[in-house]
Formats: sequence, structure tokens, C-alpha cells
Amino acid sequence: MDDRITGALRELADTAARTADLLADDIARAADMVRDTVRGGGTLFFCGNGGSAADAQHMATEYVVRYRRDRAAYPAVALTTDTSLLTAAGNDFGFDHVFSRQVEALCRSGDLLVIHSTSGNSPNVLLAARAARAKGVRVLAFSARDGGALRPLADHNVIIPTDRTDRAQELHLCIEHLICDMIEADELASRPVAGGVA
Ligand SMILES: O=C(CO)[C@@H](O)[C@H](O)[C@H](O)[C@H](O)COP(=O)(O)O
Ligand SMILES: [Zn+2]
Repeated sequence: MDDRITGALRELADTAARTADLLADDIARAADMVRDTVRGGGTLFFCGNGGSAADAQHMATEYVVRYRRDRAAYPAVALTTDTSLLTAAGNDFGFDHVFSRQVEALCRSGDLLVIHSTSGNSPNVLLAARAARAKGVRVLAFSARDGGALRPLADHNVIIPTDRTDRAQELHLCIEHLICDMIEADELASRPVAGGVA
């Protein structure tokens, strides 16, 4: 047997167990922020780089389309997908501005900006958080290590207890799926005939 396989899976399980022990309340509060946004008619905006850009697209799709249940569509947008916009903002203003320009254009009070950054130090997500704060838009940050420079810019942080970028991403997605599952279940319980295909 290749020890790398069991080692990697056990390490992920250990990180998940520490996350469960340390962050259950933080995750519940993050779910409250998402639920408040959906119930208040706000839009969920997601951003991040690399694997976290994939997380942003993945989760926005989950909320708009479906996760585990057929139900009404929830407004959600990934700020990582429009190559015309990303290249123009990057080319004209610089890559640090690719998310903040969209926050300036699209986000409104009552919306929620969800940022995924394992370092918490990527300049473009820091500028996005600052742009959101300037517009009175709440910021929910998923990060790791010490939360980075993003930590004080966010209204709430979920900081995975690991120094590994990959493990942090894996737990971010696991927690985001969990939150989406909670929102779907709660919304269907409170609004069982909410429209759409539900
Ligand atoms: O997916 C991975 C590594 O697992 C990479 O693409 C990773 O997301 C990139 O290096 C990002 O640029 C890292 O940014 P951040 O998480 O520190 O904000
Ligand atoms: Zn998914």
C-alpha cells in the first residue's frame, strides 16, 4: 500500500476534525450571514484566485441552480467568470482591481461579498473587501493560517487551522457546501412553495 494515499486522507480528516472542534460557532455565524442575505433579497457575490476562483464559481452556481434540493433560485454571482471584464480591468487598472471594480459596479447594501483566500493576503481580494466596506456591503472571509490582512477587513472570518493551501481549499468547499445545504433546508421549511422548480 502507498502510504501517501492514507497519509493525505488522514491529514485531511485531522484538519476537518480540528475545524469541527474550533470553528462550529464561526460556521454557524457564516451561515446566518448567508441566510440573512437570501431572506433580505440581497445577492451573494463570490471571489477568489486560482482554486478559490473555482470555489467562487462552484458556489454561485449552487445557489442559483440547486445543490441537493429543487427550490427557488437564490441570487448569486461569481466575480471570476467574465473574461472581457477581467482582462479589461486587469489591463487598464491592474490585476489588483479585477474584483474591486465589479464590487463598485454591482454590489449594493444588503448584499454579501464572500471571499476565499487561503493566505488572506492576495491584493485583489483585499481591494474587493475595502470596496465592499466603502459601500456598506458585508464581507465574509474564508481563509487559513492567521487570516492575513483580510481578517480585519471582513465582518466575519472562517479561518481553517492549517498552513496548507490545498487543505484549506478542501475545507472551504466542504463548509460552503454545508452552509448551502443549511440554507436550502431552512428556506424550504419556511417557504415550502417558494416558486421556481420547487
Ligand atoms: O489551487 C491552488 C492551490 O491548491 C492555486 O491555484 C491557488 O489557488 C493560487 O495559488 C492562488 O493564487 C492562491 O491565492 P490565495 O488563496 O492566497 O488568495
Ligand atoms: Zn458542489
